[in-house]
Amino acid sequence: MRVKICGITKPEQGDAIAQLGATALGFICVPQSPRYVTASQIKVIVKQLSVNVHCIGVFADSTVEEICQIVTATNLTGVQLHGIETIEFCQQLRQSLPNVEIIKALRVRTPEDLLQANAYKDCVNTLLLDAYHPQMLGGTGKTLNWKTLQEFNPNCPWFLAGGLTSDNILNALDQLQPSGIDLSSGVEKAPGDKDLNKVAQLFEKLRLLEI
Ligand SMILES: O=C(O)c1ccccc1NCC(=O)[C@H](O)[C@H](O)COP(=O)(O)O
Repeated sequence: MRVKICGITKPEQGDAIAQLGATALGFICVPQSPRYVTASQIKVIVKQLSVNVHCIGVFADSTVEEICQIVTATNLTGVQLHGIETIEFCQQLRQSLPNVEIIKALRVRTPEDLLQANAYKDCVNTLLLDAYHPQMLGGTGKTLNWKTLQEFNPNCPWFLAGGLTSDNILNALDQLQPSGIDLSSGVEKAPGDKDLNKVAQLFEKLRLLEI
């Protein structure tokens, strides 16, 4: 199973988290976020990685040009679209970045929001389900109602996000079978400052599942 730890801001933490077993690191390219990192900061973090890991830039309603500029400057392997990007936008981005993983985040407020998955699944590689918050785009620490996701089967890879921690991950994965999980505030001391003990505890729990 893929494990993405999002909101990396410090080179030593990025490398330590990759060594603990993360398969992807997420970099928040949204200036309003307390976890925001510039392209120069991402480059420094990526350069210090001693293990192979996917590097995903998280954007919210940026232009195709802005995203391409950052991807080219930093060698990101994927981009996560966390705003209200349309299907047409995803198609345009796919043409500009044919070899980069495109992840579309859906912020789920009601079960009907899950229907959007059908429309997006053909123009992106991967979907990500996150919690809805009226003021925050991501990193909210709010969990989804996992029961309402039990029938979710989009026919493409998908990440479960939203309020996951080492304490609730086994419960979540007992109910759902996502292709990957995504955590941010649940493994932090403060926004952008990851808690390596919490990350280690997460991987200990995941080892119990042997997936
Ligand atoms: O984390 C942020 O600050 C953020 C800001 C703006 C857009 C997206 C953002 N995060 C996206 C993520 O992929 C988070 O990992 C995801 O929302 C889960 O966060 P959490 O509930 O804290 O685990």
